[in-house]
Amino acid sequence: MARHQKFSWTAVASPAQHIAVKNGVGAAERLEVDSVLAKELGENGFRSTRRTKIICTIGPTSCSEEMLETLAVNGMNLARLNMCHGTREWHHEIISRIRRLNQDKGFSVAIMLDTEGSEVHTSALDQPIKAEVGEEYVLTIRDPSSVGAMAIGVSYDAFVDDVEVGDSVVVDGGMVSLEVESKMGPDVHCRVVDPGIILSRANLTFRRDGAVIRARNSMLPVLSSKDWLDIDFAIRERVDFIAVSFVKSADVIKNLKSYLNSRADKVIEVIAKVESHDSVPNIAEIVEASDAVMVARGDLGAQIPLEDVPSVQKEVVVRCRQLGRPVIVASHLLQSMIEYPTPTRAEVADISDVVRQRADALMLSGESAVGAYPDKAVNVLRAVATRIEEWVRQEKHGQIVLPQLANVPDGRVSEELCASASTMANNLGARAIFVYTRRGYMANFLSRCRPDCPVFAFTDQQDVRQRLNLRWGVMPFRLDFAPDPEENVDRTFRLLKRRDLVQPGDLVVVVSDIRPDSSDASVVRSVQIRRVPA
Ligand SMILES: Nc1ncnc2c1ncn2[C@@H]1O[C@H](COP(=O)(O)OP(=O)(O)O)[C@@H](O)[C@H]1O
Ligand SMILES: C=C(OP(=O)(O)O)C(=O)O
Ligand SMILES: [K+]
Ligand SMILES: [Mg+2]
Repeated sequence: MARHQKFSWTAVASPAQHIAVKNGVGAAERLEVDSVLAKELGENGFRSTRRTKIICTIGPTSCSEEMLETLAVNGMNLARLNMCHGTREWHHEIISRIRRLNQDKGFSVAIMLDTEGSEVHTSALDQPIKAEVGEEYVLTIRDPSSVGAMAIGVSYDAFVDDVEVGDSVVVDGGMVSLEVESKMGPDVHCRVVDPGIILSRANLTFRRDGAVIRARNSMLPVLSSKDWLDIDFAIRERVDFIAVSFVKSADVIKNLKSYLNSRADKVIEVIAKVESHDSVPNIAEIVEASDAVMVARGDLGAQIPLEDVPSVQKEVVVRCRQLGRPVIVASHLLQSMIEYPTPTRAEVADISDVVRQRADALMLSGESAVGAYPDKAVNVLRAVATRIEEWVRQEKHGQIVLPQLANVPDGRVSEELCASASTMANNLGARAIFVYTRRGYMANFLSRCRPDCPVFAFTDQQDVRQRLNLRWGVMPFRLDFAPDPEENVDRTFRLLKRRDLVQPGDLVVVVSDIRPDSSDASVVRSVQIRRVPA
């Protein structure tokens, strides 16, 4: 079947080449696009190029230069570094590798640093522990090597006060469960009830009568002193996004954003992770305060009843779209692929559900960090996303009413311009929407409309280009802007034709609000319907 071939689970892109285009006319005429995206656009056509973005957590099985390159070629748009694991030196080395690949191979993989947060976890283990039913383990706040062979360290001293005999200790949201049998000073003796594997630095939650115990645990700061050091590291490394773990309310996001404003010499967007029990009642204010949001289902499923996770996911996705905040759905999308080269049918259905909800991005955790098949997992995400997006377009799924956002005239104009451009593009069957954007603001508005055709966003800022990688349907290009907006459109047509990315006669909707000079008074905002000239 032709369709089967088109969406086969093998890489669409062969090793990428550097494709920054230089026009012979002048060095200023330069258009840069991710080499993998250019290839996807060329091979699949605009309509069938993937809109949902892919994020990979980088860990031991994905950190080699070869595997990072393969992941980028297969479709990784963002790399996530989880500060729960690895040293700053290790993370620095990975960031350097990604930047080098971007430079040498023409990728534009963006970088997200994810804070450790106030989670309670086990100490680092040399080897995962296979916990069998009935075995006794000692959870201790002392050095475990001084306690005995069955001792496991715990990162949070007050846990010995928080738990009582009879409580459950749940490892990584249910990988293993133990019951507290006795407490002895700094040691808590537990017996395994549900067997499984305890990984290094595994997350721990404590339950009494089925409910999460939040005693002192909930008093921990969302950002610890170690997290602030990691944030300073993120600033030094000039990452694109910082994801904040276990956010409870909007305060921490506001605080971090003002810190970044005063300390960082570039924009670093703040992603709130919805995974704490306490975040659920505050979702509205958290979405409002954040640049983007992640539904971190791994911990969320340990903190609230599992059967409540899908409705929280849906609520966060819809709210984010309404407010124009990118939203990521993370964890367990392809959990079985940590060990096996093909996914379960249920996993494919879960990914399909996320794509139908029109979330901005899908995120791999263990599948890419420690799994045996990181590259194959990305292939599955890409193939399923692409196929389901096509289906969503045909069936007109996922249409939601978008409320008015801006309350100042200037913002209202931008918003209306984008909504109209999107409707026109859909009604006319345009090949693409072109948007010229300095801060990414207009591209974001267009993405929020989820138009049927891709949004080609042209920006003169490299870091805006990187951040747009997280936005649904946005294909970011870096272009040196001419002073005249009309010249920019002509320049784009010229450069895209040269790369065979558009053909004469193609219909495109062009949105522009670039100011010819820096005075606001002279802003020219327009939507035009254009055919690519011969
Ligand atoms: N930088 C790293 N170094 C070593 N192991 C890592 C790293 N990042 C992730 N991992 C491993 O991958 C697993 C899944 O990653 P992730 O979901 O980010 O973390 P966690 O499960 O701790 O929340 C982790 O349990 C850990 O074993
Ligand atoms: C993405 C998540 O966070 P982390 O992997 O940092 O625990 C999660 O809990 O689903
Ligand atoms: K984390
Ligand atoms: Mg988590």
